[in-house]
Amino acid sequence: MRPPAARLDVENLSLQFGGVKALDGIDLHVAPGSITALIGPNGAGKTSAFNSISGFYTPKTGTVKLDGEDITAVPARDRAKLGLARTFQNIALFRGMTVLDNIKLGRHAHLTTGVFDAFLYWGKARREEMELRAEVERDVIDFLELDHIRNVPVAILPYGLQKKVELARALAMRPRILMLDEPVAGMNREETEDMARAILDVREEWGVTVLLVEHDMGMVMDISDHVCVLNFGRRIAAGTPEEVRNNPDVIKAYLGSSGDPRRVAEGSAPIGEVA
Ligand SMILES: Nc1ncnc2c1ncn2[C@@H]1O[C@H](COP(=O)(O)OP(=O)(O)OP(=O)(O)O)[C@@H](O)[C@H]1O
Repeated sequence: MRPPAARLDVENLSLQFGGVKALDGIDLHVAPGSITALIGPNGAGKTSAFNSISGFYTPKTGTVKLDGEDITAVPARDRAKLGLARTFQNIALFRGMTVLDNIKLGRHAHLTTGVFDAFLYWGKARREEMELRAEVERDVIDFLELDHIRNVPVAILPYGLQKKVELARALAMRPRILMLDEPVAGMNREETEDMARAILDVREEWGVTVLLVEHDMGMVMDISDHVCVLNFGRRIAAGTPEEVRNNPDVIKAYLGSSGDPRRVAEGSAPIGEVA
């Protein structure tokens, strides 16, 4: 049975690198089952927020709550066990390993038998391994249509498929919240559309809450229910895609970011100028 989607509440999050305030008291509320995007110009604090929420950075102030439970002090590894799975901006797969083996690594976060247990309880470990394999194969590989490449080493796959394998590995953790760090960065239009569809399908079929950081505004505006905008470590806007793209502060932030060429939709006007 799939775990229910979770709610995420971030309040007053601050993070400092020396004299740089990467985050300055941001709030972020992610409703269960929603697709929420965190956007902002370069250096706005998106990665800092992502790393603080997933436990890779320790914030200076603030709280991170998962379904109302304060997990601010919970280490990253244990947050994964609570159902918070993430992907990384730069693909973090084992390139020499097959697609299937990479995906299985995600599922291992939930195995109850460790290395020593495996020696003592060989039968249990083996049974768990077999159940795991069947479950992963059935659910994740079929769902994301990766069957034809399951035994292929990741290194020889095109970039778009590697990103999809990363998504599959995060899904194999059976997350309640899926955090995607620039899921379509570096992709061509076709790969981007494929990934956007996959994210929508994941939310629809698995009922997972999705939080993503992304620079591709067309994709963000197409698939998000809620958008939160950061600039210089502060939250400058939050709302529906429509509200956000018509927000004067957001338009100013994007236009002011050294001629930032990002577009709301392919070949269209900068943020704020789309009807
Ligand atoms: N490890 C670090 N050491 C020092 N300063 C950092 C570090 N990481 C981020 N910063 C600074 O913190 C601020 C926020 O950076 P962050 O990477 O979170 O922004 P971002 O919105 O993710 O940017 P991008 O879109 O370019 O990835 C920036 O001023 C950045 O230079």
